[in-house]
Amino acid sequence: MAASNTSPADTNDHLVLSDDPEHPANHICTLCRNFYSQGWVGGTGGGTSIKRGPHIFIAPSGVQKELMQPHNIFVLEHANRSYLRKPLDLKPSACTPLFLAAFDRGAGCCIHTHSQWAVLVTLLVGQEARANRQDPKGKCFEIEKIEQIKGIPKGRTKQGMLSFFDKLVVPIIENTAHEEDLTQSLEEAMEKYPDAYAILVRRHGVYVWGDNVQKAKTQAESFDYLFRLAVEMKRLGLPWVA
Ligand SMILES: CSC[C@@H](O)[C@@H](O)C(=O)COP(=O)(O)O
Ligand SMILES: [Zn+2]
Repeated sequence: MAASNTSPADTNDHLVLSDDPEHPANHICTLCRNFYSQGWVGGTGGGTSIKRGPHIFIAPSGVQKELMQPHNIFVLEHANRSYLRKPLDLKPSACTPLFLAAFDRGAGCCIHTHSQWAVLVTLLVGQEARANRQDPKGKCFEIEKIEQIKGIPKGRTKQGMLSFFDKLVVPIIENTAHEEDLTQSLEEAMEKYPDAYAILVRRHGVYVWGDNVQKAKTQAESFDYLFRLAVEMKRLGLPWVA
């Protein structure tokens, strides 16, 4: 028999082919179509990754995220970070080390969006800091007394959801030329704010994660609602924090 030069990582199709719509390889494709229609992952930006058991499912880099198919999905063994499945001619998302930072801290799904509301919030926080003669670096987005805040959990170290009277704090990190170079500052922000479920990236977008896919999706929706509301409030001269 002729020797095959196809490694198992090029094949292993059984890891991504399933009739179950909630199989991570199917779910990533469905979610990204949904996110595209919300303006979160247009022009190949943004993405989603899911962890199931020991495996992490990752989209390819630089592709139209709304057109991906399950056979395009990479599968990584979380414990040793080796690829069990690597589609030929594709590279894994540049967001992979950032998704891994969330999975290392117990997340089951991580969503990266280039939502314009997220970008605008980072610009507004920076503008406010400069107006107060403060360094925008290290400033967080803060908002309180809005019903949708109740869609965000109190934090990894706490039980339950934030209340209407809690202040939501979302750290902001500075953008870098390459996505993967964000990893260190994202991890530092995760350590400094262990209860955060989202980190904004200035002039870029946001990373949101959750214990599972459903939580990550609904939390990403709640954050985006709040970012959009905050931009409109600022336009109307309304304060985010009383
Ligand atoms: C519009 S290109 C955006 C990318 O550089 C990056 O910011 C991004 O979010 C997606 O990276 P990708 O490697 O395609 O998954
Ligand atoms: Zn990005």
